[in-house]
Amino acid sequence: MATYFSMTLNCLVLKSRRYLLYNSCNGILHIVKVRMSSNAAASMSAWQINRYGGIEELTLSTTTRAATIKNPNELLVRVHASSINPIDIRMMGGYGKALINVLRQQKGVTQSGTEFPLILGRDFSGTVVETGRNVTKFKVGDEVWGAIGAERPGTHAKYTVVSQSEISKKPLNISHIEAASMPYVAATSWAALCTVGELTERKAVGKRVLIFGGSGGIGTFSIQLLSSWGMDVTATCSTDAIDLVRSLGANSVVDYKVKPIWNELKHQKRFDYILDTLGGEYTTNGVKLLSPWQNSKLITLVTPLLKNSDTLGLIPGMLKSAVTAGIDSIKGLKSGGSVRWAFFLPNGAAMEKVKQMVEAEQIKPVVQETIPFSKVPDGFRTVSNGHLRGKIVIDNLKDS
Ligand SMILES: NC(=O)C1=CN([C@@H]2O[C@H](COP(=O)(O)OP(=O)(O)OC[C@H]3O[C@@H](n4cnc5c(N)ncnc54)[C@H](OP(=O)(O)O)[C@@H]3O)[C@@H](O)[C@H]2O)C=CC1
Repeated sequence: MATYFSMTLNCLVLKSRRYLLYNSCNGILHIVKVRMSSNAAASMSAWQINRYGGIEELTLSTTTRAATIKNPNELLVRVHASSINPIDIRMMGGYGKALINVLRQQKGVTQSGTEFPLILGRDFSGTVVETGRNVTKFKVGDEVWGAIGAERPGTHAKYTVVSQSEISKKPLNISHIEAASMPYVAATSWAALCTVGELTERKAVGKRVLIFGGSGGIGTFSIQLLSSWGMDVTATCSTDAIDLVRSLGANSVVDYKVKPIWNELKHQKRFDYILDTLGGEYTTNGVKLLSPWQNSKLITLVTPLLKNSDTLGLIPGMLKSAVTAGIDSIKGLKSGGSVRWAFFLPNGAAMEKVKQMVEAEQIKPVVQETIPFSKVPDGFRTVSNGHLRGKIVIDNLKDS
């Protein structure tokens, strides 16, 4: 039976089983199964920061206010595993705070006027433990994965709240640890290539793509996606990553450690798409490698938008970024292609497609190391050092 009851007016709520026993006006007792925001636990364990700074600011709290459903489209998820991404390191230092704080205010995520304590972590694999009343696609007990908006409290915690539009069912053929290595890089790659780049499986067949940063999280995912869609993939990386990058499906690999890559690339056939995860000279020189014939595109994930908003203020920062975006577009037009800026976007529909590709073994997880929940700062250190050969995944169920 239920462990305890609480009395509200003439209702008895059996909290552990979520049944409502109520006395209707005609005196008949009814028992109804309900979906309710019970959140029996008032607190949970989470890694959080109380101010912006370095890894020393990460604190394990066992008394963080429990994640709670606030919107009928949301679900409460028990996080089994989450990954650490470069964005977590940057957000820890305050990157993007001006714009993200506006989103937090708009979505009612922060009501106390401060984002702290702030939980980092943007993706997860886990189990649904509670559903909001408008959730139709998922039920309690479903195993799900996804990546969540930057305004939400993060996933380096025992529980997290997500929207049903941000997630899909998890692939059946991989573990939660393997699954957690993918959602943030998958959703970002999808936003860049498919949403901004307007690439589809049909358009991709036989086209040439160049990926700057092929050994990184975004690169290892994108190589697999595009190679399984029949593209001719060229990718850049360090010498020690060549075998990994080839094994994921790259047809040609350019080692940036041995000599400058531009001479080698400019003698190759031009590219229909370029995915740029590095910025700077990669964006400037990459444009010149675009094919002038067929609506070719360089899509860059490295943009000054968030940094400009942080340093100049929201409106001046956005205006300056708009000018830079315009200049980038002109450079693209001169080369016969276009330059586009892309950003991570949560995308449950994309996660569903990626799930199917993982189940068909077209895309495999690439994990460098799994760390227990108690050792999250070690994982942040490893990610900060860069040059990973797979994702760092936190086992949220393992404490040591
Ligand atoms: N706009 C947005 O919303 C998002 C933007 N991003 C951007 O994409 C970037 C990449 O993300 P992710 O793939 O997860 O990062 P990773 O840290 O996993 O990968 C970094 C990549 O950069 C390469 N690299 C590092 N140093 C150099 C160098 N000096 N010259 C050439 N290549 C180098 C690495 O190659 P190797 O290890 O082989 O040396 C590796 O391929 C992020 O840093 C961020 O700027 C990411 C997500 C969202």
